[in-house]
Amino acid sequence: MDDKRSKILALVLVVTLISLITVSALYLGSSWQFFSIFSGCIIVIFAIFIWLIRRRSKGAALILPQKHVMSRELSVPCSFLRKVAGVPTKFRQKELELATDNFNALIGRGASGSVFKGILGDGTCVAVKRIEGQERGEKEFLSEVAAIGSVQHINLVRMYGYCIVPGGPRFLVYEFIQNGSLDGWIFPRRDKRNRPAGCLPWHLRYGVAIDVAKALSYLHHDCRSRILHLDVKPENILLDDNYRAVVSDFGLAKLMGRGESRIVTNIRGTMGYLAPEWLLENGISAKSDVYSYGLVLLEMIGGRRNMRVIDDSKDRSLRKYEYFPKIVVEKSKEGKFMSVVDQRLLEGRHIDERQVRTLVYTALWCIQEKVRRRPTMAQVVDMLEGHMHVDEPPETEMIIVDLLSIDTDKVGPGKCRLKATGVVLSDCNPAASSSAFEDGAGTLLSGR
Ligand SMILES: Nc1ncnc2c1ncn2[C@@H]1O[C@H](COP(=O)(O)OP(=O)(O)OP(=O)(O)O)[C@@H](O)[C@H]1O
Repeated sequence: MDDKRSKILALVLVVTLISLITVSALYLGSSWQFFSIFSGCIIVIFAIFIWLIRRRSKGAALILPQKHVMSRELSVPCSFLRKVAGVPTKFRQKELELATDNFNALIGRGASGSVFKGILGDGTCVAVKRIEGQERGEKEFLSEVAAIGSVQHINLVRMYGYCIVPGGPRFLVYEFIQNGSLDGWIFPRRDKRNRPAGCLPWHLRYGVAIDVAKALSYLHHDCRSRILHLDVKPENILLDDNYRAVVSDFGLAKLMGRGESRIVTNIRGTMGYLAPEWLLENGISAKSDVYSYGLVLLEMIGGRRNMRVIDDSKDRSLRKYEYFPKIVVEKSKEGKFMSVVDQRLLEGRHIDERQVRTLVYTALWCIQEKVRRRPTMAQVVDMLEGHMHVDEPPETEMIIVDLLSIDTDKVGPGKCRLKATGVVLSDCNPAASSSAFEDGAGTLLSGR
């Protein structure tokens, strides 16, 4: 019996008993008889109430544990859904402030914001990216979070959630990746005590090359809508505790319909890793990621930035640069593959020259100017895993973006918009700064 029906029944009983008492009082007249009937009725009403209350509390006893279970189930879904289903959840700013100790532990800083280390209430270690620009609308931001948050691959960083503060900053919450970004492991660096920092051995570099190729291949070929990363560079490749690569920072990538072969979008990415079609052609495609990937491969092989200053003049326009991909082409034509390998690696373990050749050839295929000559990321995986023979790549013009001819129009801190359409050929003197250059000064492009 439900609550409503028992109430109605109780009411009917009370009304019936009151009627009985009234009728008895009228007919019997005597106060003694009236008193005994009245007390009897009160006892009956009281008994009925007790019976009803006991029934209700029995029901409640059955319902309460269910409610308790349900409320427990409702209190876990954030961490549960995050861990099991990988659904991005909405965080409150307070939660993130608590997790990051008020944004104290800064891990790194990019063009779009700063990244902080944090620990969530359930003990999960996270990296919280605070996006400082407000160029994108809330709807767009959320639809990208939903699309990116739903992709799952072992070599893609997991997005746990987001936070939007109306009129304030936006946050993306990622899983924390232990060993930081690849740049710290391939370029010679000194730690705080001036000791040489980590140097990733050859076999792990080869593993990283495959991991990144698999992650990009998944984004390009296996997601519902094709996802272009558009900012492939060592800073966006993180290494986990087993030195496996996890591609990050694709939360601001571009979605492309399955039927589309290229898209026109405002320029984004990082100077030094941009494919020439950003400036030369009408639109970009998944092959633009392939180009950037090829440049990262070369940096991994050589343990150096692709662009290096060789004559450091104070006047930027007089500075001379060395373009590593050009050196690699020359050396590979001579068959001297080992001469382009990071010297630090040659001092240690034996390195398989066939593997070096595979990596060099694959990289040179990826950086072909002609878009259609470049392999797809799925083919790159096959090349590196030995499922596909890698031929000697054809000559390529080594077009690189002439940064001098680019007119940058400042649109925000650390950001600029490209306007011009200049390119130069190989003996370049791209006298502008970029994080991809070994002279350090980092200018990032961001069309986000
Ligand atoms: N999930 C993460 N786990 C651990 N460290 C991270 C994580 N995400 C980012 N980092 C660190 O924070 C640094 C800055 O990250 P961020 O993505 O903001 O910078 P970026 O890629 O250099 O710049 P941009 O966003 O402009 O491309 C990275 O280089 C990396 O060292």
